[in-house]
Amino acid sequence: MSRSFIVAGAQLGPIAKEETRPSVVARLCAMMREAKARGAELVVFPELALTTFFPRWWPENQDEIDRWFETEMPGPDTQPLFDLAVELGIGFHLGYAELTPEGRHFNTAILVGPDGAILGKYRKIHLPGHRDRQDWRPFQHLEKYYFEKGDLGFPAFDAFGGKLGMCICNDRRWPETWRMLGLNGAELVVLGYNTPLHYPPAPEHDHLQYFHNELSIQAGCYQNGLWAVAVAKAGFEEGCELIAGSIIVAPTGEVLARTQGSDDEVITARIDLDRCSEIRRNVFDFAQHREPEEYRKIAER
Ligand SMILES: C[C@@H](NC(N)=O)C(=O)O
Repeated sequence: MSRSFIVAGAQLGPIAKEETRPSVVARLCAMMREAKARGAELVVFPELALTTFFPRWWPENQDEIDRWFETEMPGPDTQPLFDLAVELGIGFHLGYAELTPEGRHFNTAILVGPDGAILGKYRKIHLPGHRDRQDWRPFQHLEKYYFEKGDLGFPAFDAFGGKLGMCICNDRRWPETWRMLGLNGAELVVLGYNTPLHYPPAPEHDHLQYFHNELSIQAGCYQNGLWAVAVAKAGFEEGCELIAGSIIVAPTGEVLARTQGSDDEVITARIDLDRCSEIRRNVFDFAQHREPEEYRKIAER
């Protein structure tokens, strides 16, 4: 397969609390068709792309937690997405809440090939927010309550003629995420996010949300010589405004495509995985210039 191909980011507008999975999957399918019509071989959907961003609510019982989680992938509601991918011959990345047969809860993302096979899975490692109910907040951010920390590391998978890695939302703010993906050989990182515009613990930074999003992703790409497709769930969702600003970023850190609005919207760009070497053979040639013995503290508590 050619290492130069078109990728798409499929930003989602808000998902209402009562919107059904089939209704959301129909929205995803419409964007998958548009991505294919624009020549894309891979379409990237956001974090927790099948439901509203439910960690904003304190659950009263276990059923109120488990209703948001998928027990199989594909399941009856998500099978149409896999079927359409096979029909069109396009791969996709999807974030969703995963409930394992052992009863474990993860914030998960998968990479699916154009034949409908799951090529890779990632479980979110940096879970933001809090574990306890905090009524002073206008909305909760209970990821530490709903999810366990991911247990799959930061792997890179052989896919689409190269090495693809994944991370999820808050992971993108951590240089360690990008460096681990870079060290594992990722040439393209795909990720989704649900980022409220208002950050209750430090509201003086609200106006910097878009800046911090781009700063983190562009730095991650440049400092590791890799591509990224970063896709939002955006807009006013159940009284909470989520940032948009989905982007496709080159290994130089340049933004090649950016969404215009806060609703369902597809962006595309042609990426060439061979361009990673522009950075990796030069300023960030890890073998030549990294000094890991000076970085020991990074791996300590
Ligand atoms: C607030 C947090 N959201 C998330 N879903 O991880 C972030 O953007 O870092």
